[in-house]
Amino acid sequence: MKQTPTTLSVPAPAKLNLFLHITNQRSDGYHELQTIFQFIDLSDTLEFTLTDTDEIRVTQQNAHSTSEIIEEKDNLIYKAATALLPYRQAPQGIRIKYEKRIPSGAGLGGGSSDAATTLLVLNELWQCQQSLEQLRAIGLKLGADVPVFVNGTAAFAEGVGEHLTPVSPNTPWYVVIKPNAHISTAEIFSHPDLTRNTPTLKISAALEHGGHNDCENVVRALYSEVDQALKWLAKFSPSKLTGTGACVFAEFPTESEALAVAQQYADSTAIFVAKGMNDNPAHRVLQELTF
Ligand SMILES: C[C@@](CO)(OP(=O)(O)O)[C@H](O)COP(=O)(O)OP(=O)(O)OC[C@H]1O[C@@H](n2ccc(N)nc2=O)[C@H](O)[C@@H]1O
Ligand SMILES: Nc1ncnc2c1ncn2[C@@H]1O[C@H](COP(=O)(O)OP(=O)(O)O)[C@@H](O)[C@H]1O
Repeated sequence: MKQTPTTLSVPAPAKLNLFLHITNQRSDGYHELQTIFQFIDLSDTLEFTLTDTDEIRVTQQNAHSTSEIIEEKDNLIYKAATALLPYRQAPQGIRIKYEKRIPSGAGLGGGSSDAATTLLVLNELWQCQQSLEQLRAIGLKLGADVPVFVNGTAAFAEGVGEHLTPVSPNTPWYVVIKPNAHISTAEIFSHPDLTRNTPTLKISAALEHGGHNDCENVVRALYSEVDQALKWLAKFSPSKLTGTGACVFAEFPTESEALAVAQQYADSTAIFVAKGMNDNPAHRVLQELTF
């Protein structure tokens, strides 16, 4: 049996919304959705080290490589660690260094995944003894996408993303384009032209036929870069938006077909190939350790 190392390195994968329907707007303004979340093998890496001080310290290892610098206390990693403090049984602080590879604010859920990995790891390191259900509830307060990463399996999600039914969609290769646009979720959800009453789907229909992304029309109209990326990708395979964007994706049966398409894109820094995954690799890493 393996022992827990002093420093623990754990991945935080990105997600795609394979479709996203908006079925209702609640009286508090929030929108009820139906979506399928699947993970992809593009991940941030979080490195956890217990310390003898009482502090939570969060630092980015590759700050130079991302356009957005996140203040420590605004970071979802810091917020997730703070949310677990009331349950901490171990008298130790934590230093978390993270390496970002998932573009931020891109509909790939990177911040949410970082938060979920933090909850899962600190629950063990700090002996918080919270069940997955309790961690999902803590995560939901940090963002609607956090519970699916905590749960750890691809899921059909309803409500604002908290009602999760595990599913196993196909795991193709994806080509993902990151158009040069930073889209605020709030801007899209408050837009008057947004489709807000798509009929609800049964889970079997969602798995068999999929669906479209109800945010796509509004995002395309506001951001020509997204519109152009969707059109370019659609020449090869049907293209879709993930979340509220800005990333768009299309599926391919093999890695070589996906790579052949990606190589034709003019800006090689704004396109990547990733494999669909139905399990969050953070869970696998934690299961291999003894706490
Ligand atoms: C739409 C999704 C699908 O995965 O995508 P992305 O953020 O990944 O693009 C998520 O549910 C996003 O959830 P979350 O990340 O929690 O949204 P936030 O940024 O906190 O939301 C910003 C604002 O958008 C509105 N909002 C958000 C989610 C929702 N289901 N209905 C809403 O009306 C609310 O006004 C909220 O204050
Ligand atoms: N660790 C983090 N990684 C990415 N974004 C973060 C993080 N902590 C806070 N944020 C904030 O959350 C916002 C949404 O990030 P993210 O979850 O990556 O995108 P999206 O919600 O579009 O999928 C970012 O614009 C950023 O300001």
